[in-house]
Amino acid sequence: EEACAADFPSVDISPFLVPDDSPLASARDATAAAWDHAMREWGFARVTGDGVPPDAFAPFRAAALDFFDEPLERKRAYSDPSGRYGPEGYTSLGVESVGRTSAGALGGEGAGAQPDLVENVALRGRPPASIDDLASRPRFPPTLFPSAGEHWAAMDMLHGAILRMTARALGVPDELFEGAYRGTQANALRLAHYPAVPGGVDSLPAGQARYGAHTDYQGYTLLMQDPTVGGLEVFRAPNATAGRMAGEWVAVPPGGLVVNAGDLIELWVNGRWRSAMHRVTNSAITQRRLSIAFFTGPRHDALVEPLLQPGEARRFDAVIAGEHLQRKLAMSNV
Ligand SMILES: O=C(O)CCC(=O)C(=O)O
Ligand SMILES: [Fe+2]
Repeated sequence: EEACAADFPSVDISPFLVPDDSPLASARDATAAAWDHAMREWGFARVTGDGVPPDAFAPFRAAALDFFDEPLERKRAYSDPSGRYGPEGYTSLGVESVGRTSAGALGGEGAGAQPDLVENVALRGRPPASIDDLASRPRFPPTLFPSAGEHWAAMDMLHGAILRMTARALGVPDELFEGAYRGTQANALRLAHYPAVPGGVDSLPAGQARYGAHTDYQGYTLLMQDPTVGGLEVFRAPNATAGRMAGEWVAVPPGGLVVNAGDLIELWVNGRWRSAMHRVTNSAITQRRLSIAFFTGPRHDALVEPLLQPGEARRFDAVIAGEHLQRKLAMSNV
């Protein structure tokens, strides 16, 4: 049996966005069951019913593309002094090699991975709410104000619905997850720009890809894909309990919102759901590509431990959320 893009799951999350007394709310159990299935089989799903108009963030995308079109020295004015990927700010090409965070397994190249063909702006902590706030954020490109904040707020709201759906799918109280995210946010917005390579794949050194195979480091990632330029692939390896260890890379069509579970979700649910490997291939390398990821995660000081179903054996050790994130970020720098 071969998986293809047509099998890629799609979940309408609107029942978790409406008030409890809406007729739509009666579909919550069925929606949560669909989420459980998607997370078990793929660790990824396309999300619909989010109520976000398709071009709502066009001005944000345009501002981001304008920023990436600036000369390198201008962009570097927004880099952390360390030049490394992790803190808020701009990171140039040649700094990150995400494949180094996932050694060996399932196409992960580990320590020998080449740098990724990506530059990015990472925004950490809620974007500035006013011009005065902006003054205290030297690594925040001012042209992304206020559109980054609008995007953040919309994603944060959808993430709340996804956590409620998660609690329903697992049969635990809503507060169980929401409580771990309350307080100082560990969320981040990453604007990832993959420049066009006019010479095509043949002009690239061997082994260089837009973004190497990896799993995400925190909780859910809400990925606003490039509307037209594809390249994202997900490694589908259904749970070993389904008796099918073998997996394969499946291309995700561009456009829309895609959500995946990161390492801390997999740990939290004791492996019932997967933190799936994914990568960005060179399939559309002659075209530039911009994707906007909203990485979410429990507070940095939260202890994440497996929630065991009755009779289940513990498969993971507990971790402090922020320590796991910092370990992965450190590995991801060339
Ligand atoms: O750009 C993409 O489509 C995926 C990026 C990604 O996987 C990430 O930033 O973690
Ligand atoms: Fe990722």
